[in-house]
Amino acid sequence: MEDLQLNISTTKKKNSSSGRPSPKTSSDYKFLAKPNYSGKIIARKRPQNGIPRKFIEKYSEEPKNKIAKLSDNNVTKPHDLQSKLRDLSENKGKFHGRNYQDVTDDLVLKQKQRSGAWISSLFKNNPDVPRMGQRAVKPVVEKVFAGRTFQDLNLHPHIVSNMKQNMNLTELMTVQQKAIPVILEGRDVLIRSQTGSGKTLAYALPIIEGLQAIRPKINRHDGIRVVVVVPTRELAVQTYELFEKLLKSFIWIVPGLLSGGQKRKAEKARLRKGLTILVGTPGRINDHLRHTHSLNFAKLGCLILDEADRLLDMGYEKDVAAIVKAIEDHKKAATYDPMALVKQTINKAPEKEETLIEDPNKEEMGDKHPLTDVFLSTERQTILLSATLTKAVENLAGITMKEPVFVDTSDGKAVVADSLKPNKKDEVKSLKIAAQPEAVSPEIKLTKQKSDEISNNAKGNANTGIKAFSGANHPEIFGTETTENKHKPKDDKNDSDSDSDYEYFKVQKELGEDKKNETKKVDEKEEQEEQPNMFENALKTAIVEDELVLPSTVNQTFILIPMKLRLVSLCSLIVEHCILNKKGGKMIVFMATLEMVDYHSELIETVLSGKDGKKRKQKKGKSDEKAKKKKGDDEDKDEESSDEYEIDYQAPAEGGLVPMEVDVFSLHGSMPHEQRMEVFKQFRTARRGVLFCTDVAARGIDVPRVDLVLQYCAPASATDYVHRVGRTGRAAQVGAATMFLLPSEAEFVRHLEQKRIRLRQTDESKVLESLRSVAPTAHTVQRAAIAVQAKLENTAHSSKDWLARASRAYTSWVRFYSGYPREVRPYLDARQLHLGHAAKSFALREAPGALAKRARSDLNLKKERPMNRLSVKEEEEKKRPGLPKMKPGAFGSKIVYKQNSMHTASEFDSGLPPLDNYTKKKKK
Ligand SMILES: Nc1ncnc2c1ncn2[C@@H]1O[C@H](COP(=O)(O)OP(=O)(O)OP(=O)(O)O)[C@@H](O)[C@H]1O
Repeated sequence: MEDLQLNISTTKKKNSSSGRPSPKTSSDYKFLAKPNYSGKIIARKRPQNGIPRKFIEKYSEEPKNKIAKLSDNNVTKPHDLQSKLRDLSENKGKFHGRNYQDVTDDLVLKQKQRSGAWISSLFKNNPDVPRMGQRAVKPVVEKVFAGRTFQDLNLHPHIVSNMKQNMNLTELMTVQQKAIPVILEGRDVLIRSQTGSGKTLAYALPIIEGLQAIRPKINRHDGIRVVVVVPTRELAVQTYELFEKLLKSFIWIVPGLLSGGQKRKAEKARLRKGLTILVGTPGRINDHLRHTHSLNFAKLGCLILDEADRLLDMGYEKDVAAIVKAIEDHKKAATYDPMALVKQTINKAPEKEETLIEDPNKEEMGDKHPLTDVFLSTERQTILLSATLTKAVENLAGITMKEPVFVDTSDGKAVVADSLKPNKKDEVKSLKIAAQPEAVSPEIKLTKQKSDEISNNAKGNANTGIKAFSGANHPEIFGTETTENKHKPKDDKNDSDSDSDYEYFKVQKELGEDKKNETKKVDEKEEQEEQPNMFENALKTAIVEDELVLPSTVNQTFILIPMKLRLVSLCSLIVEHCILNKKGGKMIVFMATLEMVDYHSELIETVLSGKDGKKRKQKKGKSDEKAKKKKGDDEDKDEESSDEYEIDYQAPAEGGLVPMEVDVFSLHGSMPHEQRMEVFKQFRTARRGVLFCTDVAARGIDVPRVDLVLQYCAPASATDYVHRVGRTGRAAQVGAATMFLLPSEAEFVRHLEQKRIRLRQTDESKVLESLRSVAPTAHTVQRAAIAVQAKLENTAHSSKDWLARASRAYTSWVRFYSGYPREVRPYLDARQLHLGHAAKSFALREAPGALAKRARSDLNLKKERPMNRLSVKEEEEKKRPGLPKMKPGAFGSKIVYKQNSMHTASEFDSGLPPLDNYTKKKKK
């Protein structure tokens, strides 16, 4: 192995005219081979506490007097700085206005200035990188497009033409083909299909179809008819914008947005004005339920929970439960009519008619969908959607849905499983008579276990009462409709000649007695044991098998990278993808905590393009404030022009590694709302660039042209992996997803393989290649990497502020790492971490002990317990009592609690657990 212990020195040329040092370029770095190299790899001992002993001695001479003066009881020797520092720290870290950390920071910064030739040991003492090989994993595949068009769905012509003209969409996606007819029937539906498969339109189109058909036309004052609950603000904005586009032809249907971060006052005003479709995040909707009288769900016909599994995670579950309860309460309150109740008990009218609100204009209505009936009734339709299902979703479905249908689009399963239960004897009987072999479309394959049962049912032999969703029910989709049966009543099966009629009745008569007995027996049996439910079975299979589906158009890889090389490898990928790629690449980098996102985005932007990322953001913040003031407080931010979102870039500063600007964006849950929305909008329209983010961007967001997803930190679950990867390869587009793993984390790949996710290992030695283009004087890739690392470290040690942010990011990551959920902890084990190497991957030169001390004295790290910021806080609850408080587990004890892991917290808050609180509780 080549000797990589190199002295890197920056040559400080003086600018002759200004006397300032000339701009540093990559060529300014000199690589000096170690003299008298003997061929051995020499591990140079790192200074303890990040302060070299020699330096301490030298430094302590300079401020000797100063420090000597600080200590009145001069017990220790004046030159013994270390013991003085200890004294300072023991003295609660404060001494004459300066604390221990201040003094240490000065030392570390001076040390950097002194060490113009810092010796980097990037390539020494790294663990071996194993070759993982690939197991025979057959990924689950889903067919994205259905081969049918929107016209086949019998939707309003304006919807179809709008889709074509404004969105350029004509062909149906599989999930849309399967789900839209079921939703139009007014049934409760649980939809599972892969990321980017068009689930949003799958529920948005039938909803609009149902609403536009109501006569007389509804208006915004009639009350909210549809609520769409989504987990993040970005997804809320995106969904709202989609509704706005789709509703261009139906201006009497008004969509509205309630997402956190906006002014309550403006939102209240919007609610007072009236809305038909409300899109929002759970916390904010819940917040308005408590404080805004005009928000009423009495007329609600449809509740949609997008990313349902995420909505039931810790932090959201309470809010979702409160929304469901509010809907039920409002509806009950609106329909409470004592006289009607008396009449009901006297007349005992059929169930369905009871629920229908009398519509005086019924005759005016033309051809309307059953869904329109639902909108006009006191009933509620519930739609749950996600690319991944959990036990919690199953439980929620059990509690909030009636006779649901499960739509799963994965190949080999392609389930549309109905839950109509067999204990409804009337339905069972009618099904027995009506069931004919053609009733089940060959296109619909059912779950493996239940397929036999269904085929029996279809032949009329079985009396399970399970109504298979069939082509006969939706002839317009499945092409089973003939001109003959189109005009016949549905239960009229006798389209044969008189002979066959005779045969039919003869057989019926002969078998009459036997059949009666058989039916009796079966009915008795049914009473004894309830027949298995098709929906439940299909759903259970989907959850138990735990098969995760990813778009087949995404090339999934992983790279095993030793800890020390992670940061330079990240730089290299960004250079390769966003700078060297002539077409202009767009990538998303997922990180564990918001501190990491902020620090890495600023550091990499500063080092690569020479701009100070932090300053640029601050400047941007100020210009935003100005723009806001100009605009006034109370108005709709949604209508802001995109010009106001333009970043006012500074001229590239000195010493960037690349000759062009790199568009770096960052997104996490604790950013100011305006900035968050602005970043999201900008990244959506950008042609190239890199977005650093937490899992806040992992769900649902649809950013065009993202061609690479990098998971810099391993996800907290296989499900999170799926959603992160799902940000690329959307709508059958080609994409790439790669994941950085430490050699100690290699087995995580096996965990994913168990869920039928197939990844390929990429050669880690190739990852650094593109760094040669930013350090052209380096003769080897390793030398280029060392140069870039030196630059990163110098930047991170260029000021106290940088140093504080670096160590905060490092600490937040260490804490995050120890909080991985139990399921993945065997693969992502904090005990395997080399914290010294980890510090290097944050461009830090201090030893872990010194960083831990720094973390303890960092006030910014002592934040309150991380929580969903959107939730109503306990104190607030006391001050303004509203709806009855929902406790965790409000959907019943069945809900499985997730560990209060950092991965959930990281989206919303600092990403730091309240260590003190935990210890206190334990002690009690
Ligand atoms: N019929 C269609 N033909 C072509 N593109 C479509 C069609 N329907 C939707 N799309 C596009 O597919 C992309 C993904 O759609 P959408 O965001 O609804 O996916 P999703 O299934 O909700 O994904 P996720 O699970 O990540 O939330 C969008 O850009 C959308 O415009």
